[in-house]
Amino acid sequence: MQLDISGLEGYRTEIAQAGSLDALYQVKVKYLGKNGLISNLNRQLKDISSHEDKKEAGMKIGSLRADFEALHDAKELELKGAEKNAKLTGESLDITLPGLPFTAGSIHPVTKVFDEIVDIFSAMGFEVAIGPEVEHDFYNFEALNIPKEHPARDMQDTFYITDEILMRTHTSPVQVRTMLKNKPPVKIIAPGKVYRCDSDITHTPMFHQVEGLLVDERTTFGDLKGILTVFIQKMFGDNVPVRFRPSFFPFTEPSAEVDMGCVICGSKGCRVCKQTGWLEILGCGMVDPAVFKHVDYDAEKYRGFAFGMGIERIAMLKYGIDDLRLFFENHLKFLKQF
Ligand SMILES: CNC(=O)COc1cccc(Nc2cc(Cl)ccn2)c1
Repeated sequence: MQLDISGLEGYRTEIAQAGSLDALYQVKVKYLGKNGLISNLNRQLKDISSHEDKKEAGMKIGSLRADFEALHDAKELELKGAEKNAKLTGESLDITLPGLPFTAGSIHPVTKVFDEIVDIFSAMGFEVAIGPEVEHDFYNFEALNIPKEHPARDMQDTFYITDEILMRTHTSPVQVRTMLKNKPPVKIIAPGKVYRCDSDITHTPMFHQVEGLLVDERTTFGDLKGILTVFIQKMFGDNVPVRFRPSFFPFTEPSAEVDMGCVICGSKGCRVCKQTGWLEILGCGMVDPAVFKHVDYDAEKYRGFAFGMGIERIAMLKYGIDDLRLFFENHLKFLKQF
């Protein structure tokens, strides 16, 4: 009685053609599983009577199993290796690909104008002075010849913290503090945040200003005109026309407001310059003796000029920005343009 191994000859091809570890596992179940074709051969042993034949058949089954397992293990190693390579290839980086573009930050337009103004005046010998934003009304108003009942002190314009402590409404108090600490000559610009109570489409409760102050023994209004004309032409172009118009501030006498030719319409007249062809840029004047009195400067010996400007206004004119709120909303589409 011989062992019937019909149906078994396929396992070599089936192992060789197994395309994945799962497929190979199915082949293993088919031949070596509980009910597998090779496993079942053992059932034939009990039908073999002769001891010799039974022994031979058992050896035959053993060698079949060994052969199957050798082929299976080799194929398993091959498939595992292929799987690992496929995984590695899938994860491999092509380092020759261009890098991801990173978005660089940019400087805020107020900071850009702030820095440019500081550069222009530093080049003319002005030092930068800073001071507190929470001020006493002496430095913010009284020392600047703004008496107690002056409208500028009204609650609707000024943030009061107590009756005498407030958020500074301009950077003039820095100039006052500097004069109280130093004898002339004084040549400073005072940039910084200032606070006003009104906030609407053209006003924000906080904005930025720069003031300048020059006190010496022979300072003239001509010096003031020269310094400011140079500043405006460095900021807006050498050919921009500049004019000085008589005005009034409590802390300067004489006072003037400075206009420049409208940079939007080239002085022809437009909505921005209200058809005048001129844009007001800043205010200035010769320091009023009443101010010198508060800082104990001898008005007979010293003369000074001062000026002040809003930075957002300068930035709006320089960059053609028509909405003040854009400076504070920080939309990236707006900020990335600078
Ligand atoms: C936005 N600012 C404006 O339109 C006008 O600002 C101005 C004009 C004239 C003078 C000043 N500052 C000043 C400071 C001292 Cl300590 C003494 C005298 N004056 C500010």
